[in-house]
Amino acid sequence: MAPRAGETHPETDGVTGPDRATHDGAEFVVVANRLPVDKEVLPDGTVNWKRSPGGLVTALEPILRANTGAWVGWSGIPDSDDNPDIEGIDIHAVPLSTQEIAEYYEGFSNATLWPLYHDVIVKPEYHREWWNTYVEVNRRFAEAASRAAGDGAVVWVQDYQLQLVPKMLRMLRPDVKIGFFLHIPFPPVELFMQMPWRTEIVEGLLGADLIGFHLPGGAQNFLFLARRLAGQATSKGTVGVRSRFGVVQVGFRTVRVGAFPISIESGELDALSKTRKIRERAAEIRRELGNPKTIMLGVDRLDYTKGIDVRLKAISELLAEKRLDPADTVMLQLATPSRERVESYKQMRAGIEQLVGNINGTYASVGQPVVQYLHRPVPREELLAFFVAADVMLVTPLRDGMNLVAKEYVACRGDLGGALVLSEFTGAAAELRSAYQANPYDLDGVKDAIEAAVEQSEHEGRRRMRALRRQVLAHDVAKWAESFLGTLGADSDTELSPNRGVHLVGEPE
Ligand SMILES: O=P(O)(O)OC[C@H]1O[C@H](O[C@H]2O[C@H](CO)[C@@H](O)[C@H](O)[C@H]2O)[C@H](O)[C@@H](O)[C@@H]1O
Ligand SMILES: Cc1cn([C@@H]2O[C@H](COP(=O)(O)OP(=O)(O)O)[C@@H](O)[C@H]2O)c(=O)[nH]c1=O
Repeated sequence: MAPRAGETHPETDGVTGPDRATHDGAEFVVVANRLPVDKEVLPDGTVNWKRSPGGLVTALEPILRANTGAWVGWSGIPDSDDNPDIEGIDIHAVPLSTQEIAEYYEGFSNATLWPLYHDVIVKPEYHREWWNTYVEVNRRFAEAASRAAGDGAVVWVQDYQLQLVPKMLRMLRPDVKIGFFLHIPFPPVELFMQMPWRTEIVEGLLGADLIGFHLPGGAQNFLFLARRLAGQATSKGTVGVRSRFGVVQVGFRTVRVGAFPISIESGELDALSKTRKIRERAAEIRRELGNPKTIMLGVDRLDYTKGIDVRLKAISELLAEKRLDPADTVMLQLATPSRERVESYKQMRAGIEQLVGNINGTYASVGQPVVQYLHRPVPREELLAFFVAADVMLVTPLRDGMNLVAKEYVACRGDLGGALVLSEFTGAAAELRSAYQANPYDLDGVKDAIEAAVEQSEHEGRRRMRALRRQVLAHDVAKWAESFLGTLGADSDTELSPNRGVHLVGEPE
């Protein structure tokens, strides 16, 4: 479906033309829905800035610190244009009104795109008003990015909330290099086709010079849609990991499409987790939990994609079948509050809290709950101690772009202890092959994986953890950024041999 002549483009119609003046901004700009810190106004009016939730900030903050540059994003509360002071990062807050938060963030981003891109685990809602606000807010982010970027800057746009920004920004600032990275899965073609504004989204992304996904499958899906919906010629070979990039020819521009699995600061976590402070705190956590034989751990934003219910159901059945003993098992679930005003999140929270209550009601003794559930964010240092303390880490999402928690657990197990149970439907599963992997829709399979992890021999545990650590320590977040930004910076015709002479489908051979 090629765009028709004379067609209007509401997603860029209000964007002003290219600005030809010279610009004094940053050489490197990250544009993300959230700033790295969230603003909190305490009851006495004092302002407090705390770390924003989620893996995107975990991954990007160290990159920006290492590169010095600007970060364009929202502060997490309505109508605030305060720019917090963060050493080494020039912050540009984009204020959002209460209505924009409801329609752009909670609505189109998290009740339309999020479920659509996560296998429609809940039904995506399509509302024209939400889309209009999404277009308007993307326009404001593009304008803010345009103001923050110096001449010829590299601008790195992040994630599903800002898919129209690359095209809008290109119209404003043809001089900048634009990268886009999607942190969540890019859906199968059949699901993406539900989206009423599918062509606008594909064209929005094609404003970038390089579009990155965690996995080759996402890149492949996007290439198909660029051909089908935007009518562009695309390469047809298989996309590799950090190699064999796909190509879309958009007029005279070449857009590259690739897979760049994100990671963590593995070396730093490895070192921190070995410090006396963390090891002592881990021992203390074990004591606080009553020194059980097995501590199982879950660490997630409270999101229906994370499969918290899956692991709780599996544990409940294992207890019922006496394959787990409540006297020597503790399951600790840390759940950061997330998107609490979105209806599907409210329902999921109620369901999970009921499951926790049912398990404890049936299997706990006085003063000794089987499941301990904390519904609050846990500071990073404390989290590392939990990783060191846990015998079995449960990561069971129904779908997840990557899941950094799985990699963090591995990075913190320099003692080669512990075991990782990992859903096949996380991005991390492609790299962490030595985990106890399971299909989260197959409850018996999940139970078997948990049981095997609990009962593994020391030798088997060390063998698996050694292999996992080799992968995580060799591919850290700096490598991720280097491979993405290196590809973005390289000239597509001369420096990247994988693209040379590529045959494009949709043009004569
Ligand atoms: O900003 P929120 O609405 O509070 O959500 C937090 C972040 O959640 C998502 O994180 C994703 O990025 C991780 C790093 O690439 C990845 O490991 C994980 O699988 C994703 O779910 C979201 O994509 C971010 O935009 C949010 O900031
Ligand atoms: C629950 C919890 C988490 N963190 C940190 O947040 C990120 C989560 O990243 P991941 O890719 O696993 O998933 P999402 O981005 O949320 O979808 C990870 O770095 C955790 O260590 C945290 O700091 N505190 C918490 O309570």
